[in-house]
Amino acid sequence: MKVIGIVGMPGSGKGEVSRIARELGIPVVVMGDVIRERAREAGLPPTDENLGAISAQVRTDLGMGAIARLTIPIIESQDAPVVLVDGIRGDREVAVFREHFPDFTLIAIDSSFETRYRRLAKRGRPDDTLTPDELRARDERELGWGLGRAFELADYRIENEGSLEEFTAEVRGLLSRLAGVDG
Ligand SMILES: Nc1ncnc2c1ncn2[C@@H]1O[C@H](COP(=O)(O)OP(=O)(O)OP(=O)(O)O)[C@@H](O)[C@H]1O
Repeated sequence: MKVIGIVGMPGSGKGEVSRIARELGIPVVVMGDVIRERAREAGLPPTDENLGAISAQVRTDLGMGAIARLTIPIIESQDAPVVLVDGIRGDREVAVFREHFPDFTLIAIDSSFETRYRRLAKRGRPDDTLTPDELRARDERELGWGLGRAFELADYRIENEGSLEEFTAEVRGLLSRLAGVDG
């Protein structure tokens, strides 16, 4: 099984990459869903604060690669030749995936703070951060998990500063090449 991982700062465009993958027929496993599911089981609303606290707890209890390990069976259950995994937050998680899946490719999505802030302010998901300070705090939290180091481990880097059409075309081209499907 070929596994493609996506890494990027909050609001960099990972969700758009997932959308494009689905359009190409590549199943997508979202690591954050493991955490959202835990919040649901605990009866907690999926706010940024709650999801952050649960993620931190899982990592403290089970180690920095824990969420990746919890995601592996979900990836394997996809029964597809290529699967995309969204939500890598740290270098330990990259190591877990690379150890488990010999054919693992990591793509980094790069967007500036200003661009991400502007886009997130428009998105309106319940856990979206609304002030620059809140986004900065979220950035810091994720960098603390090794997001910056994970970024450095990427095999490909795509910049997302232009239009959604430009980004879509570039991502579509790379994913179809990696997956061996018609873009
Ligand atoms: N090039 C672009 N032009 C305009 N809007 C964009 C572009 N790329 C992404 N967006 C929009 O910006 C918002 C953030 O993107 P997206 O949800 O893909 O980020 P993310 O990396 O998945 O964020 P998170 O880490 O919070 O899950 C979305 O509303 C998305 O549609």
